Amino acid sequence: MLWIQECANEGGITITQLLEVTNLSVSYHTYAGEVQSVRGISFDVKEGETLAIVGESGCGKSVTARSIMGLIKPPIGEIKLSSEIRYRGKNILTFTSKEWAYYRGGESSIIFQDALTALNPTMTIGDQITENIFAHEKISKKAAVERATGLLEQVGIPDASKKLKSYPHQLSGGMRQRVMIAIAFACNPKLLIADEPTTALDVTIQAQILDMIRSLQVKKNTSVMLITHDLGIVANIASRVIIMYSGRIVERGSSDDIFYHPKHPYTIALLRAIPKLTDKSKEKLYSIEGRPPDLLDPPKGCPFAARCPYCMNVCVEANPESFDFGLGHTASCWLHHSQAPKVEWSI
Ligand SMILES: Nc1ncnc2c1ncn2[C@@H]1O[C@H](COP(=O)(O)OP(=O)(O)OP(=O)(O)O)[C@@H](O)[C@H]1O
Repeated sequence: MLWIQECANEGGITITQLLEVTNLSVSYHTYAGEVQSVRGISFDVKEGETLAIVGESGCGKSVTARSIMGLIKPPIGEIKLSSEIRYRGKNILTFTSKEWAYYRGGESSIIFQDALTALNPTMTIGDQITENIFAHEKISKKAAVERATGLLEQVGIPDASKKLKSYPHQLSGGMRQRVMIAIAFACNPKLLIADEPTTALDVTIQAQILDMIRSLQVKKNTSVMLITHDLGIVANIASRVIIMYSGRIVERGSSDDIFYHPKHPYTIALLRAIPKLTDKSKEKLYSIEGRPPDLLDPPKGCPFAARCPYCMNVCVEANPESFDFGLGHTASCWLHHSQAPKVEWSI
C-alpha cells in the first residue's frame, strides 16, 4: 500500500513530512460534561527526527498520541471534524479498517508508560512479538522467531531465545519496557510514539531505555515522538520540542530555542523546575504554583494566565496569537506583542 509523500524544501534540503497534524481538537463526553482535552493543535513530524511533546499531567499529550494511533473511541471520545492527521499525505481519520490494520503496528507503533498493562499477561513475550510480525508480513514461523530473538538481543535482553518463552510477570519493569520496545520496532515502523516510556523506571534504567530507543531510531531511520512531562530528559534526545499546556501548544522550537531562548513563561517555569547538579542550596526544588484550568470549562484567555507571574489584563480576556521568532520557533504569549511591556526573565 503506497501513500503519497509530501515534501518541503528547507534551505535547499528536501525534508519529508511524515506526519502533519492540523487543528486537532479532541473531546471526551463525560457525565460532568465535555472535557476539551486537545484544543486545535497543529504540528508536523519529519522523517527520521525526534520531536518531544512536553507538558504536565492532563495537558493532552496522551490524547494527541492516541489520536495519531486511532485509539480514540467514539462516542465517549470525539475527534472534531475540523481536525486532520495526515500520514504521508493521507488523512488517517478517513482510513478504512484495512488501512488502519496496515498503518497501526506496521507503519506506526506506540510504547506506553506501563508495560505491565500494555502487554498481554496470558501470552509469552515471544508470541507477542511474532503476533505483530505475522499481522503485517507474510513470513515463516522460523523467520519470525529468529527476528524476535534478534530484537530481544538488540534491546539488551540476555538469553534472548530462552526469554521468548517468558511471560510478562516473570520480567522486571525495565525488561518489560525493553520487550515493549522490541514489539514496537518489530515491523520497522516509520513512526514511533513513545508515551512516557521511562516514567515508571529508576533513573539509570531510564537512561538505558532512552539510549536504546535512540540507537534503534538511528539504525532504522524511524521518526520518534517522545511524550514526557519531564523537560529534563529531552535535551539530548529531541531535535524539536513542543510545549503543551491545557490542550494547547504554547511554545515550539528547536531544543536550543527551548532550552536557551525560551519565550513562554510556562516553558521558563518548566526549565526552572529541572533539578540542577550545580545547585547546592538546601532549598526545596522549584515547583509551579497552582493548577492547570479545568478542561470542562477552559478559560477564554491564555490558559496559563492564572499561574503566570507576568499576567496582564489582556491575558485573562483573549487567547494570545502565536508569535513567530523565526526558524520554527513560536510562542503564544501576549508579552511578545509589540506594545507589551518588556520583561526580563532568567532561568
Ligand atoms: N477516557 C477519558 N475520559 C475522560 N477524560 C479523559 C479521558 N482520557 C483523557 N481525558 C482527559 O483529557 C485530558 C488530557 O488527558 P491526557 O491523558 O492526554 O493528559 P496527559 O498530558 O497525557 O497527562 P498524563 O501524563 O497524566 O497522561 C485530561 O483532562 C484527562 O482527564
